[in-house]
Amino acid sequence: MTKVKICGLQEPEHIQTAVLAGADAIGFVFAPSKRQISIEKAKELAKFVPEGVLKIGVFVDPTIEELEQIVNVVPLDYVQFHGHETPEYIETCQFPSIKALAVKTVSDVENGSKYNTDYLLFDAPGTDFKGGSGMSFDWKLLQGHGISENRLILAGGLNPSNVGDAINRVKPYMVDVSSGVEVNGRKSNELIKAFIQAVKDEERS
Ligand SMILES: O=C(O)c1ccccc1NCC(=O)[C@H](O)[C@H](O)COP(=O)(O)O
Repeated sequence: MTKVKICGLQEPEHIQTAVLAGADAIGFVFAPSKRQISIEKAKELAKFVPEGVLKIGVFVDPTIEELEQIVNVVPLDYVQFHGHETPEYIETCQFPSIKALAVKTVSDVENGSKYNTDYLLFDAPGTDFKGGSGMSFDWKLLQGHGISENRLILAGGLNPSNVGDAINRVKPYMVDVSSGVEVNGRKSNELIKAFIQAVKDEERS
């Protein structure tokens, strides 16, 4: 089944809802964002994430020292980069990683081949911040560029109504959502459940 990451979680009850509904990964945002949390808060929230569900930290251009501290203290399973991190930087960091690419044109997609990373996450360009905008991009740009489906994470403007179609068209390894499971800027238990159910329904269809 397509894996699901629910990103930008800030409250224990939403983590519990996501886990019970079957989320495979939880995202904590350390990058500048309206969803940014402190290292102490993340450490507390991490206690609600059981073994087997991945804890992924979202960063924009962190120093290696910052990264090491956060990965070890929370602790995190993966680091997800949304800034100007170079292929060399990602090799140096030595943590399991996801490189996010903001897609406007085909060359943004092609850029992915430069990175020696575990997964490539394709997202819409951010607006106020480097991600989590709730905007979508043209999924057709992902076609025919040799990105292995088992390395591809699709993000950007996904929600319970369009995620089935997205899976059907793109066939990603994982889908990632933040804004699409929020109401007035706060995560919604109902939308988290509906999103994960929509992924399951698509698998059965
Ligand atoms: O979510 C944020 O606020 C954020 C801020 C800065 C960099 C990355 C950020 N989020 C990363 C994610 O993994 C989001 O889930 C992804 O961008 C999709 O967001 P959305 O379009 O809101 O579903």
